[in-house]
Amino acid sequence: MTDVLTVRGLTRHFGGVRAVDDVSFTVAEGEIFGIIGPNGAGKSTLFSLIAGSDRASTGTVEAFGRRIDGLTPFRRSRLGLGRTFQNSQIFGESSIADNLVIAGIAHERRLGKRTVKDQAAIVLKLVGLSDDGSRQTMSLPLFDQQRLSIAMALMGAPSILLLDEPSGGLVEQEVVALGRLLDEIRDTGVTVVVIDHKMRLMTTLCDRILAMATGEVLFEGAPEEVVNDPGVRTAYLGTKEDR
Ligand SMILES: Nc1ncnc2c1ncn2[C@@H]1O[C@H](COP(=O)(O)OP(=O)(O)OP(=O)(O)O)[C@@H](O)[C@H]1O
Repeated sequence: MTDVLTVRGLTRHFGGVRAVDDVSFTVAEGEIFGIIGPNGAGKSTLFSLIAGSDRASTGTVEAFGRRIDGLTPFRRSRLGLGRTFQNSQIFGESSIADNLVIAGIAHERRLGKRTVKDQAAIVLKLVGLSDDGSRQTMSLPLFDQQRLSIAMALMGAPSILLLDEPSGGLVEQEVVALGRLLDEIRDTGVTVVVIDHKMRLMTTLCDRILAMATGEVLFEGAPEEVVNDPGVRTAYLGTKEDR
């Protein structure tokens, strides 16, 4: 399998805090790759370094067969890196469809012959919001907000999708539905890299999981290996709203 994302020796210091400390891993095309770790482990910082909204102190990021760590977030997204945020970036006073168009316009050239409207219809169907385009986003229930955030990230037809805690605040049935959605997204050919705390979701969904604590990699492997690793268990399991 082809590797689509390679992180080597990635390090980010904030003063004396080593938020990300010499992290290396590789993600293969078509994988769902999970990242877990307790609060403050460095997961969101790692995503920011990959997506380009923050710069590493040292280390490299390669995607699509080239170094991308010197590029702006916009250039990275144009190459095919999509991202959702922990706090969604939805524009409150417009409709779901308007939000998708805004998200799509910047990426028109990744859509080939498809128009932004075509792409919006495709992603709305995929996330299960086909009948909801005209709804205002102001008071959307949380699961709809999460699905809209994912839909917005998909407007750029990404090859790699980075998801930061998509299950945040969801109830159990919604978490199950989210898992199915992420599987479907992968089935469309998108490589998924997901940060989340919900262990049942992560162990059923992910092909491989990277566990972090205090900026460092504790363990990387298949879900059953990760949850049985003594270091991971001590640092993380059972310490959060994680079942
Ligand atoms: N801009 C910043 N300035 C200073 N310190 C920061 C900054 N961003 C993150 N940190 C610190 O870096 C460490 C890692 O934070 P990060 O948000 O990446 O962790 P996380 O694993 O995503 O946590 P959570 O699960 O709570 O989102 C923490 O100690 C945090 O306080």
